[in-house]
Amino acid sequence: MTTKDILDAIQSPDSTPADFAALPLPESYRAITVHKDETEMFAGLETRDKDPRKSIHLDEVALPELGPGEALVAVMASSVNYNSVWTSIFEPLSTFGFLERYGRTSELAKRHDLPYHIIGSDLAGVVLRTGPGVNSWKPGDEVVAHCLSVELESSDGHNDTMLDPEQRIWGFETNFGGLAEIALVKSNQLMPKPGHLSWEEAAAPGLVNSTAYRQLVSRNGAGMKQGDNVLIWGASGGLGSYATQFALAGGANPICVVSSPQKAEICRAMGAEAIIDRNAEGYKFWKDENTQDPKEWKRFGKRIRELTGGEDIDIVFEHPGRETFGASVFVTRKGGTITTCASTSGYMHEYDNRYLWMSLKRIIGSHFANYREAWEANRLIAKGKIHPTLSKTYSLEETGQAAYDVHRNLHQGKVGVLCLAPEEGLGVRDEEMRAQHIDAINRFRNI
Ligand SMILES: C/C=C/C(=O)SCCNC(=O)CCNC(=O)[C@H](O)C(C)(C)COP(=O)(O)OP(=O)(O)OC[C@H]1O[C@@H](n2cnc3c(N)ncnc32)[C@H](O)[C@@H]1OP(=O)(O)O
Ligand SMILES: NC(=O)C1=CN([C@@H]2O[C@H](COP(=O)(O)OP(=O)(O)OC[C@H]3O[C@@H](n4cnc5c(N)ncnc54)[C@H](OP(=O)(O)O)[C@@H]3O)[C@@H](O)[C@H]2O)C=CC1
Repeated sequence: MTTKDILDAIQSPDSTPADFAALPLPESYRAITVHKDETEMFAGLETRDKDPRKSIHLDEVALPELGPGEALVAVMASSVNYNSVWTSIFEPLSTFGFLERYGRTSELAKRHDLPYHIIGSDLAGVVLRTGPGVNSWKPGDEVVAHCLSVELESSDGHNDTMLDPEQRIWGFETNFGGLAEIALVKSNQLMPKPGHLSWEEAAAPGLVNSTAYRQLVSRNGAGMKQGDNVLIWGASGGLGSYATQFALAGGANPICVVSSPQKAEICRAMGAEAIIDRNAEGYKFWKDENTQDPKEWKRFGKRIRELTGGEDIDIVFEHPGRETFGASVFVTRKGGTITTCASTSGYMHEYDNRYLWMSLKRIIGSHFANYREAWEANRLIAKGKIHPTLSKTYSLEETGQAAYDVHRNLHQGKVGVLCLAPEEGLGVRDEEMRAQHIDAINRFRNI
């Protein structure tokens, strides 16, 4: 039995759940990995010079044993997230430390502590097998998976599953991720694949869409409301392209920051009107490595006021971190919110605290999304209210290049990876709904 037989079953319109359940599983499959004995390979290099094409491998790996509450999924497509960039450059930490720590927690978790890490935190595919205790999903189900892995044995996470002390991001802090022909997930990660999308389109939103939903829309994040002025950094990037859509769909006013005319055009095409090209306008929030320039914060704030008719920002959607955080705190209005989920340019932030406390602003930390938020974010995709922002797809062999593009900010929106899918465009089950949204679905393609 090979993965080719699995693909044949997925592509045959006559396959039944019983056929999938009867398919023998292969002993091994192809997967994107980083290697434990290479964690020092970039020692001494600047972050931007660490090249994912050197650390990312395509290996034949053994099929993991299936445990209770879990599912093995045939992955048709996945996508590149920035967390896979972090894994591939071993920053800020090697992810093998996460796998070792997880492996110490239980006999079953030991499976994850391997000398290779199969990465990837998104997938669209077909359930092959479910473990004991799984009743809601069966072989043959077409699914996407969100990346929240929790044990839920502690009461800490019972209200908000992101607060579980054993909370992990699948394919980053666990093994057997989505950039592979087969993935292992907890069955609670599974959600129905939106029928109007192809495999690669369905695999693109998961991680970033759910994160943007919690960070911006959910009451656990900024709790955005109609009319809010929302400053969105990287508004055509992975997170930002969903934050922009949420702002527009929710009746807010996105102020989109991008770094090129093409990216400005994409934001315009999504429906945004207030756009700042940070490159063209030349903002330099830091005079040197240790000194910020409040005059530049003010110039930036003045530009925002020009675009809003004199209003300041209700919510900043933050993720660049060190480079922008001082400016983000400054331009927020009295009582406004800065919500942050990352620090791409450096995690030691500096801001003038007088502007925070005197103007009663709040900083909210946000990370991925709880089970319910991930489900709600996927539901909005399935209903055609929010659309994938896939720009380009790569083959599994080219994943290193795909991660390199994201690392060097050469991409737009989301970058997809075909795993078992032999070509783009397969897996659409609802052509009528697709036709209604085709322009929005293709908005980021080939730019
Ligand atoms: C969905 C996609 C998401 C993304 O893309 S996010 C971007 C990528 N992710 C990242 O960049 C994050 C990578 N992760 C990390 O950098 C680390 O993961 C953290 C810094 C988040 C945490 O590191 P840790 O190793 O868990 O923590 P410690 O700072 O090294 O220290 C843990 C020790 O500190 C003790 N401790 C914790 N809280 C307290 C406290 N309040 N008072 C005193 N001690 C405390 C603990 O017990 C433990 O101790 P003991 O070392 O002895 O085991
Ligand atoms: N905690 C969580 O749950 C999550 C965290 N993340 C983290 O968020 C970060 C962004 O992820 P994602 O959106 O997918 O990445 P992308 O690279 O797709 O998009 C980020 C965009 O931010 C802008 N940007 C990058 N650096 C700077 C800078 N120094 N100053 C201003 N703008 C900048 C760029 O847009 P432009 O050049 O057009 O301005 C870039 O396209 C990563 O660090 C990732 O690890 C992501 C998802 C979930």
